[in-house]
Amino acid sequence: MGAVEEDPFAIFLRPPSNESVGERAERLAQEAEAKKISDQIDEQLKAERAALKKQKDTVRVLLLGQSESGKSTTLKNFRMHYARESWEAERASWRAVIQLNVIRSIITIVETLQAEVDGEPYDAAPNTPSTPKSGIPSFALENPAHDVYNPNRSHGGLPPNSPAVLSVNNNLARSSLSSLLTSKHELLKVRLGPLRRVEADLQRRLGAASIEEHDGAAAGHGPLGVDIDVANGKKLRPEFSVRRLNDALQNSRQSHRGGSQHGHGSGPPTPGDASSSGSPLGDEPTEVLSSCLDDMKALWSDDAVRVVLKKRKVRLEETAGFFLDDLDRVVRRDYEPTDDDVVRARLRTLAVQEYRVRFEPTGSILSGGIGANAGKEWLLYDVGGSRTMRNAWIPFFDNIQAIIFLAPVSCFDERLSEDSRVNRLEDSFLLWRSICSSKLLARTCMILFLNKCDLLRKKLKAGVLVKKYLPSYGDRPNDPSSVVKYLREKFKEILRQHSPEPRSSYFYATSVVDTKATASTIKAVRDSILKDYLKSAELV
Ligand SMILES: Nc1nc2c(ncn2[C@@H]2O[C@H](COP(=O)(O)OP(=O)(O)OP(=O)(O)O)[C@@H](O)[C@H]2O)c(=O)[nH]1
Ligand SMILES: [Mg+2]
Repeated sequence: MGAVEEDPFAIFLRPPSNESVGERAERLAQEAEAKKISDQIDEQLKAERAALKKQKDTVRVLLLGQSESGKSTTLKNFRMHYARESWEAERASWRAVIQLNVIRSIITIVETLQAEVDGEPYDAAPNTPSTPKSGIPSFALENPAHDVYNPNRSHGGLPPNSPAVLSVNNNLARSSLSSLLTSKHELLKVRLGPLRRVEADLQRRLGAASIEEHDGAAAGHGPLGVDIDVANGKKLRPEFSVRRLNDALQNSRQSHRGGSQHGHGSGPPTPGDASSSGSPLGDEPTEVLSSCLDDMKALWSDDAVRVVLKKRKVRLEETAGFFLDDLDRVVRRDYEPTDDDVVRARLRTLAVQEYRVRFEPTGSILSGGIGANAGKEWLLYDVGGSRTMRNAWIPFFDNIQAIIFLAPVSCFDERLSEDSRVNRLEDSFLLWRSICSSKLLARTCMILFLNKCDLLRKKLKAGVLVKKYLPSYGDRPNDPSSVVKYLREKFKEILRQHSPEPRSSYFYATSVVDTKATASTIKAVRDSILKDYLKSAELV
């Protein structure tokens, strides 16, 4: 090659030959500005590309199911292993929730004793559905498989709240055990009185999440909220906010820091703060609970109390946030919640909460050639499961890889807290059917957790008969594995019948408070979701 030829565009780029010093300075300034803008645009494009890639690489998973089904508990299991840092940072804040859980259990006992003394009638079978009080529609099930007790259908025999049955119950109630309750119990009640004030204080700090919904709150709400037509794919305006559980926990810390009204003067149980491990001075709830420890233990271990609770079918051990067997430990001034305590603590979810977890590569699963980061980062969405909150779910149905649906299997004889006319199992079936039939979710992988198997085991061992509440169960054995198998088939059948197109699905029997067993389930779930995710990413 000969001499380098001149760039044909050089003529346009070359400064004019008669350029003055001032003009040159101005030109150079303009060129520098143009370069700056061009660099900024490049940076912006690069960031947008990276964000888009990250978004594509992120797996989105939605946790669904009725209230108290175990969604947040499942999420806690994920976070405990795969978002350890934020989990640790939050741990100490759960003490306030556990304190509130303890107080609630004690108040339940006191109120049950009072009802006995007052001779209040009680529902001899409190977990059977009762007769509707108003004209709210019941949910007629097309599928004969869903034959859980529906008060609007004839099941033969007397409805549980029929006058005849109530009269028998009232007679039972009149044969009151109140004679067992002595001045000792009256004294315990008085001495435990300050817990009411602490309950109000903790509720104020933790906000609405700490208050369970009352019966009737869901009047006019169907299985998927009101005024929605998920099956037809109509979308709702997203009238919700993504909020973190941390808001509630943070509130607790902040108001605590602002100084207790009752002025014990110590700092709050802030994560990482020395006071979180229990300052010698403590705070008001801690102080009051500590001073009530002996009385709470005396109440919980009292034989007459146990007899009354049993008669009134108050099974505290099976209720959310049960810590009465751990009083010595959780009421200590230097108490720090363990992983298991946090998992068992009950704080209901409001709105929709978003959590990020990160999986490190596991063997071949993540080396699918899609991209080094594909599938490592997951966004988990936890929602409030009450019928009053299900409207807020719909905007999250877009772009979801998998749904983990929690269906508690122990609840065949229970009713929704927000609407006591609705049997919990029936609600789960209806909700599952709505989710399965949603066109927005047609391609979403469905994972069903048949949850609370531990409680099912206890309930069946106590002699509760499934067929009494689920007539189609017939004469199958009344044991946990037969019941789980039967319910799994029912859920599978609904999925098959109502999914708009064939889809991946996985079914697990779980007790998500068992963190060890759940760790293996989560690994299996993770691998299944990732396999599906990578398959669909390859197809795109
Ligand atoms: N024994 C037992 N308790 C469980 C199980 N799963 C959840 N729980 C308890 O049930 C209570 C409710 O669980 P959550 O995870 O808060 O329920 P949720 O579905 O998030 O409820 P909402 O936030 O109201 O929608 C908690 O106290 C849990 O510890 C289980 O498998 N066995
Ligand atoms: Mg929750």
